Formats: sequence, structure tokens, C-alpha cells
Amino acid sequence: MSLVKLQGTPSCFVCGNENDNPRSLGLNIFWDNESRYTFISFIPDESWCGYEGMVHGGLLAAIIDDAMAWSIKASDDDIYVTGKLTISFRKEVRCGKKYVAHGFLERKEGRRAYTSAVIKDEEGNTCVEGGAIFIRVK
Ligand SMILES: CCCCCCCCCCCCCCCC(=O)SCCNC(=O)CCNC(=O)[C@H](O)C(C)(C)COP(=O)(O)OP(=O)(O)OC[C@H]1O[C@@H](n2cnc3c(N)ncnc32)[C@H](O)[C@@H]1OP(=O)(O)O
Repeated sequence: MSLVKLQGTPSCFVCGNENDNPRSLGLNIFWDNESRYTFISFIPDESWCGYEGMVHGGLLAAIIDDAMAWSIKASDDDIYVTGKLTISFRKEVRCGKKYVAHGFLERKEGRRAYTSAVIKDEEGNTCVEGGAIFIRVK
């Protein structure tokens, strides 16, 4: 594994910083140059939850959205926005436990970039699976 820290977007809800966005989760995003996927490690706290102790699915969607967006950005300077996002919640994500998200660029077709993502727990179980179509902005 050869991880490179990506710069993040200062104002981003997921990967921003507290000066530019006090509500940002402030997550660091890394790029694995060998395996060619993004890597986001996180430990959710109570403020991330919907039901008590169970992390809100919308927030997990935001994390995989970012993981996938940066899987494109790692090799492309153009701007892409999320056009379509699909997500499957396979196993609950609990606060206080450690998780990793990975985003993969599958292929590009014209202005479209097809991506996928997973969130896994420390035991390697898949908790969340997702996919997205990003569209290159003209
Ligand atoms: C300081 C450092 C800065 C660095 C900076 C790096 C930033 C890097 C990380 C960013 C981290 C944040 C990541 C958050 C990412 C979001 O959350 S972005 C916010 C959510 N998304 C949006 O708000 C998008 C809103 N939608 C739109 O603006 C417009 O619908 C779109 C997507 C631009 C498309 O509009 P359009 O340009 O008119 O495109 P259109 O001609 O209709 O379609 C173009 C092609 O895309 C296809 N397409 C369009 N929409 C869709 C769709 N929804 N589904 C499937 N296909 C579609 C069309 O079929 C067409 O295909 P082709 O015919 O070319 O084969």
C-alpha cells in the first residue's frame, strides 16, 4: 500500500476543515497509488447518528460520494458532479467503531465517470456498497 494524502476541499462537508466549514466532518482522504482507490478512515461519534448508536445513512452516502469523487480527481483535473448515486446498506454502522471507505473509478464514457465504493468495518465486513455516475462539467 502506498498512500498519498489528497488535499481535500476546504469548504467540503466531508473533507473540509473547521475554519472553512465548522460543520465539516474533517475527514482525511488518501489515494492508494498501487491499488488505485481512495481510502477514508473514520470513527463516527454520537452526533453522526439517526437512531441511537446507529450512523445516519445519509451521512454514509456523503462519505462514499466524496470517496468516489476523489477517485476521479486523483487522475483528472476536470470538475465532475454527482449525477446519480446508488447505495445499499448491508450492515449497520455503529458509533465508536472504526471503519474505512474506499472509492474506485471503474471507467469513463464521454462526460460520464462510473465509480463504486464500499465501507467496511474492522473485521472486513462490508457495511455499505455504492455506485455513482459523475458528469464532467462543461
Ligand atoms: C481546493 C481544492 C479544490 C479541488 C476540487 C476537487 C473536487 C473533487 C472532490 C469533490 C468532492 C465533493 C464531491 C461532492 C460531489 C457532489 O455532491 S456534486 C453535488 C450534487 N450534484 C449536483 O448538484 C449536480 C446537479 N446536476 C447538474 O448540474 C446537471 O444535471 C449535470 C449533471 C451537470 C448534467 O447537466 P448537463 O451538463 O446539461 O448534461 P447533459 O448534457 O444533460 O448530459 C451529459 C451526459 O451526462 C449524462 N447524464 C446527465 N445527468 C445524468 C444523471 N443524473 N445520471 C446519469 N447520466 C447523466 C447524460 O446522459 C449525457 O450523456 P451523453 O449523452 O453525453 O452520453
